[in-house]
Amino acid sequence: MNHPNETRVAEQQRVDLIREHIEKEIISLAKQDQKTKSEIIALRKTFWDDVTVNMDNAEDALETMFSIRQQSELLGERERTHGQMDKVIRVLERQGNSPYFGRIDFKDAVNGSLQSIYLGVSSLQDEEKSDFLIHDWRAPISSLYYDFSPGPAYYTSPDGVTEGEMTKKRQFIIQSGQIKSMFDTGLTIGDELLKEVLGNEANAQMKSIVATIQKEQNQLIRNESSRFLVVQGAAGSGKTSAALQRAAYLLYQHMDSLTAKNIMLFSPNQVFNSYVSKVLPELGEENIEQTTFQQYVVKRIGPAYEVEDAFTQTEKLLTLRDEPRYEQMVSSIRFKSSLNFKHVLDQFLNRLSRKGLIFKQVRFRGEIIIESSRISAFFYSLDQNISLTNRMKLTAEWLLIKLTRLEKLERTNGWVEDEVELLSADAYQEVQKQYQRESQMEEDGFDEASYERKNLAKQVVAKQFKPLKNAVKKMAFIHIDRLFKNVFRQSFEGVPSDWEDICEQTLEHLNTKTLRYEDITPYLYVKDKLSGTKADHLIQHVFVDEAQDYSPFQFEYLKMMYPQASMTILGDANQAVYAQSQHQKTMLDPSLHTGKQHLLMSLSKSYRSTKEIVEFTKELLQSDEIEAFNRSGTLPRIVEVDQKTTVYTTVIDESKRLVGNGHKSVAIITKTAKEAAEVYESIKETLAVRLLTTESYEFEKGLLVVPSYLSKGIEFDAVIIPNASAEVYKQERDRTLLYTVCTRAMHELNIISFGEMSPFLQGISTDLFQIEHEVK
Ligand SMILES: Nc1ncnc2c1ncn2[C@@H]1O[C@H](COP(=O)(O)OP(=O)(O)OP(=O)(O)O)[C@@H](O)[C@H]1O
Repeated sequence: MNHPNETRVAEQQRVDLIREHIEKEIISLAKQDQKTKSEIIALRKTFWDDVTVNMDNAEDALETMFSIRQQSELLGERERTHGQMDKVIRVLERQGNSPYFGRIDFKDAVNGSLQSIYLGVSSLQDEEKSDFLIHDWRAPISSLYYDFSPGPAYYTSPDGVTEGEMTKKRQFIIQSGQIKSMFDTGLTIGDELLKEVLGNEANAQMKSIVATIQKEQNQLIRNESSRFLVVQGAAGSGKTSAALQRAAYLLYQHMDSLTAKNIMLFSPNQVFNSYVSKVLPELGEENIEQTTFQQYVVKRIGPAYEVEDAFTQTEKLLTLRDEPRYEQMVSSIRFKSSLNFKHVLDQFLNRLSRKGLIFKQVRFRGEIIIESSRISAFFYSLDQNISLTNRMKLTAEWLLIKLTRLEKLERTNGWVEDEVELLSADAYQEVQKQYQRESQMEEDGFDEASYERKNLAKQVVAKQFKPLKNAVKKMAFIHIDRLFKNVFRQSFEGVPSDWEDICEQTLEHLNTKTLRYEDITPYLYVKDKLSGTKADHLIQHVFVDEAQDYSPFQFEYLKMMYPQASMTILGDANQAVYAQSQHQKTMLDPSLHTGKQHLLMSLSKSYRSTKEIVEFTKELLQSDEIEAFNRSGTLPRIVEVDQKTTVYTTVIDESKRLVGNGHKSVAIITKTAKEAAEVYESIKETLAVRLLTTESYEFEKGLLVVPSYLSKGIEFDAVIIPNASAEVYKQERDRTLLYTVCTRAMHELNIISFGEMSPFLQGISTDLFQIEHEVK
């Protein structure tokens, strides 16, 4: 709706007033900050002048320590104040540019008061701090803006439900302090504004969406009623965006107890990490902890194994599709990802609880000092009612006592004398000082030479026993590797008919110290159950994005590792591209989320792509559940070529055409990394193009060649699929892969097919795309 000029003038006047207020605040804060900075410099300069250093005796040393601590606390406090002021100034500067994006007028039903509420990324109070000039978008009252159109409305706050009527809902685009556009909105949040935002070019980094959050996204962002919030959302429905705004919301709601360090995001790959890294800082929050499942497990497993990643697993399977062992490999991966395999491992652990544990010999200087059989005997002498993990802890304690005893006995051995001779002068001096301190306290004194010998021997032996004791504390005396292999030498209830083949293949890999991707979680599960979980109690909330890539087993494992955490699990079952999740239960599966602690939500509207691309991909998937946002573009194009060499020339022509159309980010998305490398090699002489690999950490705008699984979660202005022939995308499980890559496109989608096109494309109504035959 267009506004009469005077309304716009009045709104601009308000913006100007706010800017004046902000400028004043910045000046006053900058002055205070300058003062704090000078204090810091002065404190640093005179740090040691104000500290009394006296180490003559223990009492003086203690006083010196207190004095240093006091001085550094003072300095630390000033540095923190400076840091905070700096942050506030930066927020104010941003607010000065674009103070708010929305306004609602709300009439309270009880007291009849009418308030105008302006919403921004952060709040701002007036000089007396009595009124809000801008409300934070996360404040309870701000939810009105996202949840209602003008008319009866209510919001919930800690004081309860407030009912009333929304009499106005207005949106602004303010840049450099100037209102660029403003309009009053009706049903949804500014279709117009959203259209404008979505019509922009893709960014190398994701942006915040606070000004245009949609109602169903808002429900996801603000929901705090369930421990596990599970979101099934179509490609481009804003899952990742909503997840990040939700993180910002949680940080705001629980600012006294929750920091960015208490939130963990599991993301699909490194490139994605960099892609989303700007959103939270844009919202004035620090970035939350981020990891990929792979980074997490590699850290846990350490260097002992070569650990396969999901990409290598997928690449291997995608390239082996026509070989006879393919089906067997897939079935093994699926079984190992299921909860049935977890039950098998539980049976195994149960057996170990009675017999079968394997321990390592404890060796010292090449000699066995504690036989593994003695450890085993001790373990199995403990009451069987005590859990396996607790018995293991008791065994570790017993071992430590034993080692301490052996350490004492070792001190009189001949080798110790030789080592003492080799000790440095510093070590001797240290023991002499110690002697002087202790002998002062002893009335009769004691023999200095024997004191020195005894203590130096103690030092020498302690140093050599330390790694042994540390290893015991880390539970390294359990022979996890041999035990894990034993899983595959036994039979269990519930194993599939090809269990023997699975065992044979798994042992083959384990013998070469390789952990296949499907074996990682089971291995860590067994390890943690035996040696006690290294649960992370610091993390209070876990986000899992692309949750369709996680198996039910991985879900159980994450719950075990983050026992205190709530979880937001977001994904799209239609984008399952890994072998463990295709046509299999994944972490998203409703059957895993039935209890009271779980809430399932869905997002069906797709915002990323034009209506034409969404309609096309919807038919590709044969789904009725996806709804397109009403933003128009051109029809997807399919080019059929009849020669392999023409594929590359067509890729080059199409790339030039798309770049010529003004698109800044164009991705050529292949099925495999092998195909990506081939395409890249064939076009790199002609075009300025880059290849994205698993080693890549970020992507910039421009022309890129990307294998399918690295494009997950990311978007591009235009996408070219270099070969979507029946040869490449033919089996039913390729359908989701093709859907995933096509849905990366925001504005244009181009598909090339060498020979007959994929049957999934053949099933799409011909009025939903343009077709060309390139015959050379
Ligand atoms: N409410 C919104 N306002 C503005 N832009 C939005 C909104 N919701 C989603 N978008 C935009 O739509 C695009 C897709 O969002 P996002 O990547 O979060 O979706 P997704 O569901 O995680 O997608 P996928 O599963 O395909 O990776 C992004 O460009 C995002 O900024």
